[in-house]
Amino acid sequence: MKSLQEEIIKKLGVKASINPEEEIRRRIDFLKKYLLTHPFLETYVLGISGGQDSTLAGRLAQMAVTELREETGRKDYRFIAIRLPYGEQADETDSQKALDFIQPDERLAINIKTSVDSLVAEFTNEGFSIGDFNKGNIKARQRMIVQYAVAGERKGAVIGTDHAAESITGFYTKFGDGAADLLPLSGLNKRQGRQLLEHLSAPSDLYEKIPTADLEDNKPLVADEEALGVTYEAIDDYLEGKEISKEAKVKIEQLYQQSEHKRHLPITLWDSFWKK
Ligand SMILES: NC(=O)c1ccc[n+]([C@@H]2O[C@H](COP(=O)([O-])OP(=O)(O)OC[C@H]3O[C@@H](n4cnc5c(N)ncnc54)[C@H](O)[C@@H]3O)[C@@H](O)[C@H]2O)c1
Ligand SMILES: Nc1ncnc2c1ncn2[C@@H]1O[C@H](COP(=O)(O)O)[C@@H](O)[C@H]1O
Ligand SMILES: O=P(O)(O)OP(=O)(O)O
Ligand SMILES: [Mg+2]
Repeated sequence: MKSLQEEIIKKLGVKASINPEEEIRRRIDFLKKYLLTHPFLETYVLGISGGQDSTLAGRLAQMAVTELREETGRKDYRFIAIRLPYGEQADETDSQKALDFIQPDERLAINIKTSVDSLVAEFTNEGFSIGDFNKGNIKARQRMIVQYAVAGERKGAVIGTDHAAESITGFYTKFGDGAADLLPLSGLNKRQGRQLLEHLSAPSDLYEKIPTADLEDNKPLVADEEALGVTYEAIDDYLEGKEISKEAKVKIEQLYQQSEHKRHLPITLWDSFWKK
């Protein structure tokens, strides 16, 4: 019988080692093929935070539409990068650095603070309190609304930045940053994403930076690893089939099982994956 680790690696499609050039080509081709197969679609849309994952997914999307324009002569293939700060973002300089590296066809900036705060104020008026953690998930869902609004206006599809090292722990907001049309980083762990950025000559501080969801008002820039209680080093090793400490293994497998519902469409009467 397969171990849970083997089962997870297979399900998430992770390779123990990668050839960065091949992985970049495979992912660009995937993005190109999807647009070619769906002629109604002509743009890709993605929020750029200044973190590793959106820098990589954004650059791949831009490379895909640039190649498509050259190969088809269709000028309407475009990538739209969206800055989505909540008020003033502490690491805004990284976001600008990411945009400079991605060189998107079009840039938009929509500040989500007014809409998020007015929604939370409506709850307060009703005497219903929204905690800081839950407000963080509202921010992530507000970003999802903006990205889909842009896609709706521009014959677009929304790109998501979920990859194997996030998927395994369910470290994303359900229907927030977890909502997207295509996931070009699927199957990669965190260090493989770094390898791809290095191969693409991205500024090293963007892929060496500490990953953060940066969702809480009271704890800005809190590291994912602190919020998760396990390191990406351990998650990446686990996903590459390596042996890790018992403590980390137990934690990862617990997070995997708890977040099973996030890796499925809404549960119907006919689903059985959740039954023990
Ligand atoms: N500071 C930060 O870094 C920060 C802040 C906020 C959120 N986050 C991260 O974002 C992620 C989102 O948080 P979350 O997971 O608490 O919220 P979520 O909204 O993504 O998921 C929770 C929701 O999922 C549904 N749900 C829960 N268990 C279910 C089950 N067994 N079956 C079906 N549906 C179920 C419920 O609607 C629940 O409200 C987490 O990984 C969290 O750590 C990070
Ligand atoms: N501040 C942000 N601006 C634009 N887009 C953002 C911002 N914060 C998050 N995003 C998007 O959400 C995903 C997930 O972020 P995590 O750091 O993994 O929580 C990110 O890749 C952006 O596309
Ligand atoms: O999703 P991003 O771009 O914010 O990357 P990270 O998860 O490393 O913060
Ligand atoms: Mg981030």
